[in-house]
Amino acid sequence: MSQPYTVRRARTPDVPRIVDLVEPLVARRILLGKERVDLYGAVQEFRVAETPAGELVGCGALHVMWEDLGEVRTLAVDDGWLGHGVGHALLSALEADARELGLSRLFCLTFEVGFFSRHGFADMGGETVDPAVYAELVRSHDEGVAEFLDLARVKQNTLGNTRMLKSL
Ligand SMILES: CC(=O)SCCNC(=O)CCNC(=O)[C@H](O)C(C)(C)COP(=O)(O)OP(=O)(O)OC[C@H]1O[C@@H](n2cnc3c(N)ncnc32)[C@H](O)[C@@H]1OP(=O)(O)O
Repeated sequence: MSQPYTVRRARTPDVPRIVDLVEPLVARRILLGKERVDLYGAVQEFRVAETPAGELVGCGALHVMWEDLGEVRTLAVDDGWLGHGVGHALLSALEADARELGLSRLFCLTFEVGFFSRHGFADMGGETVDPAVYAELVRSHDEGVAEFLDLARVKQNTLGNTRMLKSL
């Protein structure tokens, strides 16, 4: 039997479907909302899971934050496809991308602590980075970097979420 889906790099025509996948989760405050213009700008960060019929059933992105550090972002699976390994396949592909880029640590901010724990992520508590790197990262305007640093200005995003880290 052929695979029910494959994971590939996203293309610009995928962006409207990525918006469809992500919007209900943004409405439930599970994922951070992104403007379409920012999704097009970040399209090279995305992987998507596609059925043989060409339906996109999941997406996820890898954002590089520092020399050794990246973040898993916007990991979302269609409700009808939950529990079929799509999330696992996407996360594995993003981890492979991270290794290829030379990263050794992956961050995520999530309510899905069980899923990420089973993939080797651990609660990082109040940990961030050494002061010299902190001083550089804090200059970023990126919300995800601010969440990684646990800055007060993004507390409304991080509330109830767990900051998790994995060594690759
Ligand atoms: C950084 C961020 O983006 S954080 C936000 C993460 N995303 C969200 O919270 C959005 C809402 N949640 C989701 O979209 C999904 O629940 C996800 C992405 C977290 C998981 O997606 P899924 O496709 O359901 O994951 P997957 O099927 O791989 O694993 C779920 C369970 O199904 C089981 N499963 C069933 N079939 C399979 C299979 N063929 N292969 C692997 N696992 C399978 C696994 O045991 C797994 O159990 P676990 O969660 O206890 O480890």
